[in-house]
Amino acid sequence: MPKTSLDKSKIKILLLEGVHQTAVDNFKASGYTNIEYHPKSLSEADLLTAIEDAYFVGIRSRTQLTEEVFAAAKKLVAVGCFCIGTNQVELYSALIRGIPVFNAPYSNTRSVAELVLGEMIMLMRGIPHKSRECHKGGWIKSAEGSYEVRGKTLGIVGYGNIGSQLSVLAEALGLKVIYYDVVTKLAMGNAHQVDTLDELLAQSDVVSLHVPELNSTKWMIAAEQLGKMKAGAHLINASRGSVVVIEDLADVLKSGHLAGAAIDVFPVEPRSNDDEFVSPLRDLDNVILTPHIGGSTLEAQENIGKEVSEKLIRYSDNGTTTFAVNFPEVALPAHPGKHRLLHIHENIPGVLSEVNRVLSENGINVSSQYLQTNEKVGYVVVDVDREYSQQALEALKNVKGTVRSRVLF
Ligand SMILES: NC(=O)C1=CN([C@@H]2O[C@H](COP(=O)(O)OP(=O)(O)OC[C@H]3O[C@@H](n4cnc5c(N)ncnc54)[C@H](O)[C@@H]3O)[C@@H](O)[C@H]2O)C=CC1
Ligand SMILES: O=C(O)C(=O)COP(=O)(O)O
Repeated sequence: MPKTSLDKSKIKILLLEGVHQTAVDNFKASGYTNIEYHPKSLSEADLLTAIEDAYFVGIRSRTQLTEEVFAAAKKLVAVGCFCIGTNQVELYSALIRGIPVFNAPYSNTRSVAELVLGEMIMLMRGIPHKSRECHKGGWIKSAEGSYEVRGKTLGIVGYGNIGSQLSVLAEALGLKVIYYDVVTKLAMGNAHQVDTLDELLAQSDVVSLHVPELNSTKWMIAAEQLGKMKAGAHLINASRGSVVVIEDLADVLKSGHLAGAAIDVFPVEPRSNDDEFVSPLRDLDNVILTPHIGGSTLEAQENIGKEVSEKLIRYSDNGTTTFAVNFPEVALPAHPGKHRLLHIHENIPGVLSEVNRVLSENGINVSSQYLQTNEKVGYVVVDVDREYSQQALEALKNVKGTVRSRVLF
């Protein structure tokens, strides 16, 4: 089992929001036994306290890692988002402190696509309303307003990992698929990319949103866009709550312009299952409301637990940053018999030559060296003979522009 310069039992790992047990098992199997596990997200004040002495933190979509939180997290080495979205993390604050952020870009994509597919059928048959009536003792046996999905047009906004999977599943049911994306994307099957969002809104019987939260996607579906959708169409949002102006959606549902909606994500979501869910959509019976569970299947959570914990363990044990979302990516081989120095520095001219000058002046023989930079930060990894590593580490700490450095055995 690889060792770190710090005793692994002292490396506190803070896991929040009930990340799957596979993550805990993985950490323990790799020797990381100091795990603080919370089944829910923490309040801001509790988070600031809990993260103070944590080396790794694992979160899902709820926990906000802000500049203030990073400023308090003096020992933090890396962040694991046990989900796809990383909008809840101030990535720049992490980067300038030399903290890579990892996520799980694929593991829950199928779960979201399946949910959307099911909701599409339920909406087109008017099931939310009919089901609610049955529960109340009513009986609406009628074909009025009920349609097959076959032959209808599904418009997908954001044709990434989820959008493109949904496209394939929907075509198998006989839907015609069009999509809008800011990037030219290879069409799956017979799907067709349209040039503008307006074009997509005007043609679709169901619009499904699969964009990340970005400045450019914030409130991208408001009254104007909803007004451009076909009369009687449906909207599905399992992306982020900030993509749709929820009050405007409530208005077009009440006016009858849209026939229905399925919404999984909200501008404001309860912090835990014990808090009340408040939304202008709550009393509309043509709306399927779900509590941000698009990616919440046991299969997805188990895989995410494995995937993200593996990325954190690899970074901790070996220094590899492949697939970090904010950080220079370096894929590193094992370093048997050597000590590995990790040096994270500001990307300013002269740091690398200074690193090499310092090593050479101290008579330290470098057996391998790896480097990657992004606009703000450089990450250099140096393997040296074990008897020199402490001396080399001390020398590197004094290089101008150093953000942090550590040694792996
Ligand atoms: N409800 C839930 O539980 C879950 C929600 N999500 C959300 O779904 C989002 C999408 O996930 P993936 O498909 O895996 O992401 P992805 O990154 O693979 O795809 C996103 C696509 O959106 C496109 N895009 C970006 N800005 C756009 C714009 N302004 N207009 C049109 N297209 C734009 C991108 O080019 C990309 O093709 C995630 O970022 C996350 O926020 C993800 C998993 C579970
Ligand atoms: O993967 C994502 O981006 C999600 O939205 C899922 O978030 P969750 O882990 O269910 O809080």
